Amino acid sequence: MKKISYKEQPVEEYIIREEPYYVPVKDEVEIFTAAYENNLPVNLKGPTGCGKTRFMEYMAYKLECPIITIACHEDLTASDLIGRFLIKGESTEWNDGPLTKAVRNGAICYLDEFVEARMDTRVVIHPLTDDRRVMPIDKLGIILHAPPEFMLTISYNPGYQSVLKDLKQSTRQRFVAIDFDYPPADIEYEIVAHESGIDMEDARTLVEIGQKIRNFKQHGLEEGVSTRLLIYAGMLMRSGIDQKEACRAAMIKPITDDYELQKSIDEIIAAIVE
Ligand SMILES: Nc1ncnc2c1ncn2[C@@H]1O[C@H](COP(=O)(O)OP(=O)(O)OP(=O)(O)O)[C@@H](O)[C@H]1O
Repeated sequence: MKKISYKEQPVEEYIIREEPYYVPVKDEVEIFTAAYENNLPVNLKGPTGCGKTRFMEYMAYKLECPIITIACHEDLTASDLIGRFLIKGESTEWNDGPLTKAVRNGAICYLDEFVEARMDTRVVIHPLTDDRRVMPIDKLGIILHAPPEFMLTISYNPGYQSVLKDLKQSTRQRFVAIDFDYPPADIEYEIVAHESGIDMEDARTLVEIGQKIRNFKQHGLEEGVSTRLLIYAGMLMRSGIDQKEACRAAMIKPITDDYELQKSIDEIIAAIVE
């Protein structure tokens, strides 16, 4: 009979040792902390690049808990999350997947863009997200009980959802939900200045342009420009790129291929930046 071994997988590398820069926007820190204290899973809802991942890193640091992040995609299988056997010479070794690793070690597991995962993969989290907080591993014939430190979090962007990629109510209703959006202007320019290294005045202009671009959502733009892209524009400026060009490269071209829309947005930028 083949020998089966289990490889210990420490989570030291998932500990965040320096406080991430995060500016709270509403009561998200308090709600998340209360959810953590009550062993409740959390769903972060919001558009791309608005601070969800940064918030998770900040909370993991504050709660002194390792965080294992998984970027979900349509090829992600249940085994990718749970783990699999690997043949090592004469023996077979069990390798924990990232979700199992988080359960065993009492870490926060963050499933980014959860709706991108296939339906059969999504249901794997169900027993972990109700009061059972267990994870059956059929291939090992065991059931893991999550320690109190373990927390499951997911993120999803409601703006992208189609009927095929929506969360079933039976999944949705297992999570406390926190809404995220682009930060209000006075917080966003502080973030842009801090992250890109440009001065407040320039950051203020970028945020003003960003807000105008976001209004184009009513005129065919699929998604507004993210805080992440405003920061990119600031970084290009800090490296000596002219403000208009930085806005074109980091804020207009990435968000749409529609030439007419690009031209309209360009006119708005020209009116703000002399
Ligand atoms: N409240 C905030 N405090 C500090 N930085 C922020 C905040 N909001 C956004 N940022 C900045 O915006 C960048 C993009 O945010 P982040 O990567 O967290 O987006 P996200 O919402 O996780 O996006 P995605 O859904 O695409 O993964 C961060 O790297 C950070 O620099």
